[in-house]
Formats: sequence, C-alpha cells, structure tokens
Amino acid sequence: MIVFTSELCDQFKRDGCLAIPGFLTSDEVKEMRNEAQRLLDEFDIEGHPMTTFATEESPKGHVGDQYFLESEDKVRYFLEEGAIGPDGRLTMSKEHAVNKIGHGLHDLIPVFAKASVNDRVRAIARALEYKDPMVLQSMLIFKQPKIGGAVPCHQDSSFLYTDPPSALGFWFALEDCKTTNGCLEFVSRSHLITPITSRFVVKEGRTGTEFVPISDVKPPEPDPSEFKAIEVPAGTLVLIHGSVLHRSAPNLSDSSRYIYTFHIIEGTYKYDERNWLQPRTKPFTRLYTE
Ligand SMILES: O=C(O)CCC(=O)C(=O)O
Ligand SMILES: [Fe+2]
Repeated sequence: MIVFTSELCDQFKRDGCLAIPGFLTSDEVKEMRNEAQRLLDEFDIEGHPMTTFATEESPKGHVGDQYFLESEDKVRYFLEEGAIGPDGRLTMSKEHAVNKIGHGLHDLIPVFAKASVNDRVRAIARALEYKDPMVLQSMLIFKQPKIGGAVPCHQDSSFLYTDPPSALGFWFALEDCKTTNGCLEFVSRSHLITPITSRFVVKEGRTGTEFVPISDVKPPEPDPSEFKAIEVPAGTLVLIHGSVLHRSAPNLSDSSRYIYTFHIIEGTYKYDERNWLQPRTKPFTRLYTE
C-alpha cells in the first residue's frame, strides 16, 4: 500500500500538485472504470435538459440552470458542448456525448463512496492537517475520443470557497492520461503566489451563476510555457491544491481519458453561502467520522 510519507507531503506543499502512481490497485481501477461505464450505459437521454458543462464564462454553457445547481446530491449527466446539433439533438452516441457525471457519486454509488471515504484518504487529510474535512463535488470526467473538451485554467477554491480557502482535489486516473488525450497540466508553485481573486457564485435568487472579482489584487498571469503536463498511468492519485493553477487540453486522440475526482474542504472554516454547491438536502459527508 502506498504511504503518504512526509517527503510526499512536503513535495505537495511545495509544488501544489502531486501525482502518486499506484495509489489504486488494478482491481480498484477496474471496478471504478466498470462502474463509470455502467453509469454511461444507463444514461437515459429521455427528458434530459441537454445541459452542457463549461467552466468558462460562456453563454453556451448552461451551467446556471437548475439541473446543475441541484446536482450536489444526485447522479446527473452533463454533455459536451460540441455534442449537440443546431436542432438540439445529440450528434453522436449518448456515451460519447457525456462530458461528466456529478456531483453526489461519493454519497450515492457504493464503489465511489468506498474510493472517497477510506483510511488512505483520511491519512492524506490528516497529514495535511485538516481538522474536520468534508467530502463534496464528486464527478466522473470522461474526455471521450475526439470530443472530450478542454478545462480552462482555474483554481478549485474559487468554486468551493471557504474563509480561508481550503479546497483540496483528489483526482484518480482510471485510464492512462497523456498529453495526447488531455491530461492535467499545472503551474508548479502557483498556489503560493496566486490568491483567490475571483469566484464562481450563484446569482441572487439562484437563477444562474457568474464569475465575480473578490479583490483588486492582480495576480501574475502564468505564461503558457509554465504549465507542466502530468502524464500518469491508470491508478494514479493526483492531489490538487485549491489555489494551484491547473487546466487540461481537449482530447483529440482516439483514446478516452476516464477519471474520478472529489474535493474536500475544511469543515471548521466558513463555507460560503454564495458557492454554487450547497448542502441543500443533507449535510456534507464528514471524512473522519463516516
Ligand atoms: O480532469 C480535468 O481535466 C480537470 C479536473 C479538475 O480541474 C479538477 O478535478 O479540479
Ligand atoms: Fe479543478
């Protein structure tokens, strides 16, 4: 079993992103990959609002609609922007059209509950000095061949804001992730010099979402050459600091890129009521006591 040693802990604190190959056993990878495939196979497009997902401020990405805003305790399907034709119908198979499934998998699907709340995850949270971490925003991101979209550069703490910021991403490769199929990319040490200066929030009346500036500070813009690709084999865990700049390119290759991810936040900090994701129907899952 992989141990989160003090060397790995120090490396994560220094760089803001850390890949731990072999974190999942090959049986665990298989089980999670199969479960992801089962969810895709079960997707019933009938009655779906054809909600696409984009983290960019884009009128095309209907991220503000209720299907998205009420997904924190559900298993919901978000589509690739390029998968819907002018007539509003899918231009490809439903399996290929799904960008991601979220955001309550850690609560509702036993395979993902087991992958999110366990002693290996607890050990990492303890080493990083979380006092009462909460698990939230779990998702499967598929990046299907040729259609899997880019994820623009962002910081996770601007989506899951606490005061002070505390988001931490656990990102599991369920397939080999390479530059060619849109692996993660990050700017090493950017979490140390890039404060959270804008936020993704719900508009008044929960009618939609928007990015709003929260500070006049202009953090340094990274040069595109500063992004490092994180090429990893299936079974790797990548830890993502909430303030580190990261992104991923579109998948132009013939290989899919399935990943599972969830986040934790420090439950003893104030969770902002303007965040898009709210514990509307039940409290967040506590990592240490579940
Ligand atoms: O999987 C990706 O390409 C991006 C995921 C991401 O930004 C995250 O998990 O925080
Ligand atoms: Fe992210």
